Amino acid sequence: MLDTGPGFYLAALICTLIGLSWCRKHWDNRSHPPLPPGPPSFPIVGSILSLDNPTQPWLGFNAWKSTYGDIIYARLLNKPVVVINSEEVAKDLLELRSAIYSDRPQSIVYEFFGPDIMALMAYGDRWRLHRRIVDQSFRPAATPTYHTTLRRSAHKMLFGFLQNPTDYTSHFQMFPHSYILSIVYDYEPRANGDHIVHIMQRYMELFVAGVGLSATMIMETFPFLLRLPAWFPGATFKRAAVECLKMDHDMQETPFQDVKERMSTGRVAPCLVADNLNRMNGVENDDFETAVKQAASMVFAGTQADELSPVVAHSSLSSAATESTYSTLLIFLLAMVVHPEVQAKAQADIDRVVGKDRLPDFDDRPALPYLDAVLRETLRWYPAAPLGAPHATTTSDIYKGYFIPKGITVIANTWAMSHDENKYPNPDAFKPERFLREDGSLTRDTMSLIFGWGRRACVGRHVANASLWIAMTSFLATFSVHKALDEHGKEIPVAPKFSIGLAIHPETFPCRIVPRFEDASVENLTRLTGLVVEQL
Ligand code: HEM
Repeated sequence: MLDTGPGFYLAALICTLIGLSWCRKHWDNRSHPPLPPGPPSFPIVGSILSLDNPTQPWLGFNAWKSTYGDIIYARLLNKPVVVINSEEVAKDLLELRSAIYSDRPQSIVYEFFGPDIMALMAYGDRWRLHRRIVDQSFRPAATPTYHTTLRRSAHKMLFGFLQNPTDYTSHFQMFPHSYILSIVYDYEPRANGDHIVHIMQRYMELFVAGVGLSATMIMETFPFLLRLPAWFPGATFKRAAVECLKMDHDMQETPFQDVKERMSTGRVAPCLVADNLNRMNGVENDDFETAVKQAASMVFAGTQADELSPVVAHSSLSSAATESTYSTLLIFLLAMVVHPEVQAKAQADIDRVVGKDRLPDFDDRPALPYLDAVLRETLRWYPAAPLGAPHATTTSDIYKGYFIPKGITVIANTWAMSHDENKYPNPDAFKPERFLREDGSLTRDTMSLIFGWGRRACVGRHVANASLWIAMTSFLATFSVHKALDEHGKEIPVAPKFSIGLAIHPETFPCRIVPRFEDASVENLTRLTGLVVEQL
């Protein structure tokens, strides 16, 4: 007799799903070369079941590599995606064929949470104009003009550590706020309670909640929910969207109008907004002015591009400019706690090259290769945006005999590339030496892959790199971080754990941050930095 218990029905269901999935793939492959290989896909869930931990898909994508290779086709819930697991394929497609691979996947949710975010924009004229506006200020040649601003922001951060060493997350968060607002608006935020920082942070909170895992999944499946009136019972998402758009408006207008007002009285220093408005030479051009306003506010928001699938959206919703800098600094601090020998070596180099009577400056950078190696290893060890930001194709393509459909989401798995055992042996270990030659000079590997690919590569990468260098070096010159002690004076072990938000960052961990400059006082820090604490 045939056993028709629950096990039978479950087995029948699984067989049917596998059959349907096979038919779909077969149908997809009928009229064109085959799609890249990939894990089995089932209705509704797609290939999610093949991911060990869907909240960290970069690890699962990396694990797929051994079975399916460097280019993989999968379905994440209802979204087809192509995953790239190697630098070679990323360069071939996202750089050498960038005319095809520079779009972004679009989502209905953006309209309600981030309609003007450059990083989310479809590839086209509007994106080009925004990109040009931002590029003018963040191109490599402009970076040295920001050295003073970056140094000042890093030094302000040191006062935070001296006065309140336990609140390290706030100091690392304030650092990018401070330098980005200076570069974009010639605006120096107050260390505590700044109203512009508040607007921007509130916007980001709402944005992350709005395009996070569950919200996106529900809204994409039932888009009519977005059309409900805000007063409708239970429509919390819609109310959040209304507040998000209000914050978006304030975030664009408040600092922008402030710059315009100061321009009219000649009280504004060169900055992204003033420089672009000056380019108009007094000729009215509302479209351009609006683009400057939007592009400026979205520099702060940075790279919030990801709506490829709810699962990946939640986890790789990539780094906002400030978030990714903040995350990278937290990862650096974690690395220093866990690897005191690296910290000691970096500090010995700073002491030898810079001495104790002044703080490191950009001119010292060539003489401090180990510090650059620490920076590169921090970017590699735990990339703040492990899946970068997703690209999309504008036309179909054929690569190595595989068919890449038009409009498909393309994910460059940065994690797989930065943990490629052939290039970085023992990839989970934190070893700055891998970026140094035998003679102590730096290798040519700058870890640029962390900042993405082709025409959509991070527009702020040169400034980000310089900002991270001065922040880390200034910190190590003046402070050390150690494991915290328990009530018996024993070190509390640190087990790295990571949270997933706009960018990946370590969860707060107990540590002791102690000054290492002589007679650690505000007066002495004032002498070293030239900053007066009352003015901060
Ligand atoms: C550690 C710091 C940073 C990291 C790791 C980072 C990483 C990234 C990545 C992976 C992308 C996506 C690239 C791609 O699609 O291939 C991106 C895009 C972007 N980044 Fe950054 N970023 C950082 C800092 C900054 C800063 C300081 C700015 C300020 C200007 C910035 C502005 C942007 C913008 C506007 C985009 C979107 C570009 C576009 O879509 O055309 N980022 N970033």
